[in-house]
Amino acid sequence: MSRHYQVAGRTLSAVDGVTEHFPAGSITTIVGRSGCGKTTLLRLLAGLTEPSSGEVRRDPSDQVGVVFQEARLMPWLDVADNVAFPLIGRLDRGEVAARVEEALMLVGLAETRRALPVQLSGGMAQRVAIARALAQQPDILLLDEPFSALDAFTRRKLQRTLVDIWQARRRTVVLVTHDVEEAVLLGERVIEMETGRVVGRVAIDLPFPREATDPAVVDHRRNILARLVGGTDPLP
Ligand SMILES: Nc1ncnc2c1ncn2[C@@H]1O[C@H](COP(=O)(O)OP(=O)(O)OP(=O)(O)O)[C@@H](O)[C@H]1O
Repeated sequence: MSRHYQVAGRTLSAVDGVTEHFPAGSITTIVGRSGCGKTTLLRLLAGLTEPSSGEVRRDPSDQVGVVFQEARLMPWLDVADNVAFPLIGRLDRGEVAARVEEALMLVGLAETRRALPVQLSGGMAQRVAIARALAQQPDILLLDEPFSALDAFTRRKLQRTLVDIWQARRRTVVLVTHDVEEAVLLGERVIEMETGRVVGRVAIDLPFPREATDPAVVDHRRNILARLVGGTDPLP
């Protein structure tokens, strides 16, 4: 599958001949430097961008939930109503309320259900965005740098929350990140991308939850970094 763009009269391949299978119930991370095509690939998987060639194949009955880098909440709706919003009209009221409560519990925001987005910290807002996706009970959860705007403490906490939820539910999860450590902490498999192509795949055969200080995690991180940037500098 490929996605090309015409930029200033020339063709740019944001995603270039990617052929990837994401097994049902697996958690995969996609890592690469800024501009390598991660977001475009995730948008293709989500059906938000049309491929220039090739196709995305999945069970048509599968529900897809997407979490973006910014929470994208509706400022006039409180936390619970933001989470409920995509469900209104699709499910009866009782079911909507039950799903909202469950999703808010999972992200630890049950007590905050009546707050407005303006009253939330960045981490809380992002948890609302995750709850909104979870409440749709997606078969496939796609996350585009969902924690990158957060401080290190909140990021670690939400990474743990995501792993907990994945372990409890075993839905298909694909998470895009430029943070190699995050990719290793969260992925059963890490896909390495460079200029629109998949350049590597690494199985991370370590139990969850993983610790950043675990020597095996550090090793994987170092090896992936070495391949992607030819050194140990953090990716831009
Ligand atoms: N709508 C578009 N029109 C033109 N070019 C685009 C468009 N979307 C993406 N691109 C280009 O495709 C390439 C890949 O972009 P993409 O956003 O997928 O990368 P990324 O790896 O997600 O980067 P980042 O981590 O900075 O978000 C970039 O060169 C970008 O400029």
